[in-house]
Parts: sequence; structure tokens; C-alpha cells
Amino acid sequence: MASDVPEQVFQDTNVYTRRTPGRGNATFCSKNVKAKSQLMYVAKPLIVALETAELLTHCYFCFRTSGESGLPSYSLEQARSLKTCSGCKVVRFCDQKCQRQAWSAYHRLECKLFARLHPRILPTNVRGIVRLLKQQEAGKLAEGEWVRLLALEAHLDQLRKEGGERWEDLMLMAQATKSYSGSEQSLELILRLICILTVNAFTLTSPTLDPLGLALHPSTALLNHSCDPNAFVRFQVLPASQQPGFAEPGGISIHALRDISKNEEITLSYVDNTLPLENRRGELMERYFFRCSCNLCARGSNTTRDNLHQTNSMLSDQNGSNLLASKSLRVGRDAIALLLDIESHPGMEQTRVDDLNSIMADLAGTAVWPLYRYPWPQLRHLLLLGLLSSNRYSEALSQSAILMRAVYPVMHEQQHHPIRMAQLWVLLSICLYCLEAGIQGDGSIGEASSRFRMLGLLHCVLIEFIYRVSHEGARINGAFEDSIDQAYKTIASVSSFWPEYQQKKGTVIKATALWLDNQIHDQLRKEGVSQEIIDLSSRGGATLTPS
Ligand SMILES: C[S@@+](CC[C@H](N)C(=O)[O-])C[C@H]1O[C@@H](n2cnc3c(N)ncnc32)[C@H](O)[C@@H]1O
Repeated sequence: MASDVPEQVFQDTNVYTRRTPGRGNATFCSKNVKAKSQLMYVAKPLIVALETAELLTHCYFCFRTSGESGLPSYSLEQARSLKTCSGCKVVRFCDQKCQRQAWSAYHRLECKLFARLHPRILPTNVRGIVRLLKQQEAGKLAEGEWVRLLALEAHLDQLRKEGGERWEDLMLMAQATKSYSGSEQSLELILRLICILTVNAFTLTSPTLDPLGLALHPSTALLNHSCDPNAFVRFQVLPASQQPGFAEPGGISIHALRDISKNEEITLSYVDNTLPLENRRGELMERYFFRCSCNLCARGSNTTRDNLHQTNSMLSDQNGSNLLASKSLRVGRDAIALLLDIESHPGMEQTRVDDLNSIMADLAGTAVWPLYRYPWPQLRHLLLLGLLSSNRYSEALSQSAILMRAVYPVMHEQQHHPIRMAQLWVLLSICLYCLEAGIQGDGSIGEASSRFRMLGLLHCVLIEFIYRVSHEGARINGAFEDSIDQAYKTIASVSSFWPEYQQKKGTVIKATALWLDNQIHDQLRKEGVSQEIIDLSSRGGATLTPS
């Protein structure tokens, strides 16, 4: 029933695809484009699935944490305002409107199955494929998209040959998918679909980049990887040509990270590209079966991502081995083990704050580990999550400021980089929480009120700063940008500090930047970070004005 196929909105006029030696299909720019420009847009991914843990806290249709405004926020548990589906008791919705739309698009095909399994919940990728198979059988997929999906890279032969636990898991998943979906497709085809999902899916994220699940469309899956990518993925964005309005949940939008020339290949980073060379290589080979030959990899392991800070105190023994470096690398290995452990239990960060503080003190103790070197930024990010979920906003403010000013600018060059923008928004939100909670300093009343005033002014400075960066150059037509505009529009009516900021902008920007940097330095010294290491990261700059 072709009429049952949901209407797809698709834009790819800025790109073309062709086969490229050693890289399979690759996608190229068909004209010169400016940074931030939209390169591709697809409204309805073929596969989209919320992570199991996110089913509790996010609307199953629009992926918002509550039905109210859709403002990206760092407030954590908003599940109370979502209504549980009375059929399956597994998924939740903002309201009847979201429920009706999900029901007619896909939930009616899976609700009974979810109910039968409740309280057990199928793993995220199995849910994604079960829904796809049921939609295909119900004639709800465009014929061409199904065929293009099946033609994607699956690395099935490599996986089969490699065997082992991973292969067994894939087989088990395929068997479970076949039996739960009741699909008549062969086990081999279902296995292929699961492998395709593993190789080609994007991590679905909130506007502030919190991971929510996975999304896949055969067109955007043809973008290859580079550790020095020229593009990035965003969700909840509209086509550039469309008026601001409702962005399709899960709609995939690809944007230029920097200016891209005609006929240049468009690349994304499949992994955290701030990892050292060996870690990037390992992850790319293990999951995607290729060895990267991008410009960054060609530079080998002599980059900021790989190096420890060389100081005069780095002593070599008589055999020439560097004791300090090997001791530091040992600390680094322990830190990575802790990171992986905490990452494998998302949502539990608040129970690990002491562990995180302790390992970060060990990294500081090496005196050679830069603040921006893996895994320190990742650990600091988890610490920030832990502090936020424990409502420790004052400490969270310092951690967020460190990431925003001292860490991410070294790791991500562009001010509009999605990670830097998201962290700016987080800092802004924390600033607001601190103001609302009337956070007082622990010193005299005079100090407390001066802190309050600085937070009030900083709030104004940050809103104007993020607004200007989001409006600089090409405009992204997204929910995040709408929220920024909204915050900017209302600041004059909500902040009593706005008139003072407007009167003495230059002085206020300098004073708040200095104040923030003092908070950062005080916190880093408290953590035991040496001045030399702090100085290495002072590239963030003293201004809070767009470049
Ligand atoms: C998401 S797909 C990208 C599209 C793929 N080239 C195709 O033809 O379907 C990911 C796969 O593409 C290949 N690939 C991606 N980036 C690559 C690169 N930089 N060098 C070599 N192969 C790459 C790998 O086989 C990887 O598993």
C-alpha cells in the first residue's frame, strides 16, 4: 500500500556519491559551502530507537524530556510529566498528540509485543529492527529505501570469519529478532540487518548532545570517516529552506564543520576524535574494519592528543627509560579503566563522584598529563554529570567552566563546534540554576553578594555570546537555535542585571571572563593541577565575544 508510506522530506542537492578506491561509497560536496551550512537532510530515518534507559525519561514520539517546551535542559528527571502507554506499559508520551502520531506511524505494530514481554524490554538494536521488519511487512516503507538499506556495508564476512563471542551475540540477537517480530524474512537477512545497523547507525542525540539512542538512513550512511572531519550530525533540525517550526523527531541533518570546497569528500568522525592515535585505530578497526589514513593519522602519534607534557623534571634513568612517563601511563591506564566502568552504567555518575575526584587527582599528580588529553576530559564530563544529578550546582559550575574555557577550545578549533556550543548552553543553564538557588559563597555576606552579581552578569554575557555565535555565518534551523533565540529574547525581562550589562558591555565581559578564569584556576589548583599544566590550556582566551 504505497499510500501508507509516510511522506519523506529529503535534501541532498549539495552532495553527490560515488565509489572511491579503498573506501567504498563516499559522499562529496557538489559546490563550495560555508561552515555550518546544511549539506544533507532526511526527515524520517529508516531505523530509529531510543536507548532502553531513555524510554523512562523521554517521549517515545518526539524524544523530549517533557511535553512543555522542548527547551534543551539539564534538569534530569522529568518522567513524571510523561504518560505511560496503557497498552504496553513500556513507552511514555508527552500527551495524546504524541501518542496518536506514534501509534499510527509504528507503535500499533509493536505495542502488543512489548506488553507480552513486559517487564522485560528488548535491547535497543533488536527493537529498532523489529519495528523496521513490521513496518516493511505492513507496506510502510518506501521500496527504494529498503533496497538501499540492504545494500549498505555490513562486514558480514569479516564478522563471520572472526567468530568468537561477538559473532555468537549477533546470532543470538538475530534469532531473538526473528522470533519476536514473527517475521518471515530469513535469519540470514535479519543477521545482515543487525550488522548493517552496527556499522551504519548514528547515535541519536538531544540538542545538547546527550546520547538518546540510534538512527539510520541509507543516504546519510554513505558518509565516510575522518579523525579530522569536515562535517557533523545534528537532530531536531529543519531543512534550511523551511520556516522555523516542528522538526521531525529523529530527522538527520548533516552540516559543514568548516568551509568545504567543491568535490571535497564530506567526512564525519565515527569515534571520539580527541582520542590518541592507537585508541582511535583500535576502535575503528574493531567496529568498522578499516585503518584510517586521514591527515591526522598521517601525522602519527606526535599530536596534542598523544603527547604528555615534556618538562625539565622528566628524568631518564641510566638505561634511558623514562620513569615519570611510564608511571604516568600507568595512572592513565587506571583512569581509562574507571572511565569505561562508569560509562557502562549510564545514569549512575552521582554514585561515582568520589572515585572520579580521586582518579583526577592522580592524573594531576603526574604533573605531565594535559587537561585535554584522553581520558581526563571524558572523566571531567562524567564528574559534571554526577554533580548535576546531585544538585551540586556550585561545583558543577566550575567543572563546566573548565570544560568550556580550558579544555574544549584546545580539542575543537571552531567556536561553533557542536560540543563547544552544547557546553556553553550547559554552563548557561548551570549559571541560571545557581542564580535561582540564590547560591551564596561560603565567605562573608559581601563576598556572597558579589558572587551573585558576577553570576547575574555572566548569565547575560553568556546568553549574548551563544546567541551571536549561533547567528554568525550560516544559520542552523534547529530546536537548539530556537531555544537560544528564545533565551536571548526574554533575557531583558527576566534578568535584573541586563541593563548594567548593556551599559558597560566591554567592562562587564572582561570582568566576568576574569572572574570565571579565577574560579577555574582555583578549582584546578584545588585538584592539584600544576601551574604548568594549567598554562598549557589557557588557549581558551580571555574574551567572551565571538571570533
Ligand atoms: C557507514 S559506512 C560508510 C559508507 C561505506 N563506504 C559504504 O560504501 O557503504 C562505514 C564503512 O565505510 C568504510 N569506511 C568509512 N570510512 C573509511 C575510511 N576513512 N577509510 C576506509 N574505509 C572507510 C568502512 O568499511 C566502514 O565500515
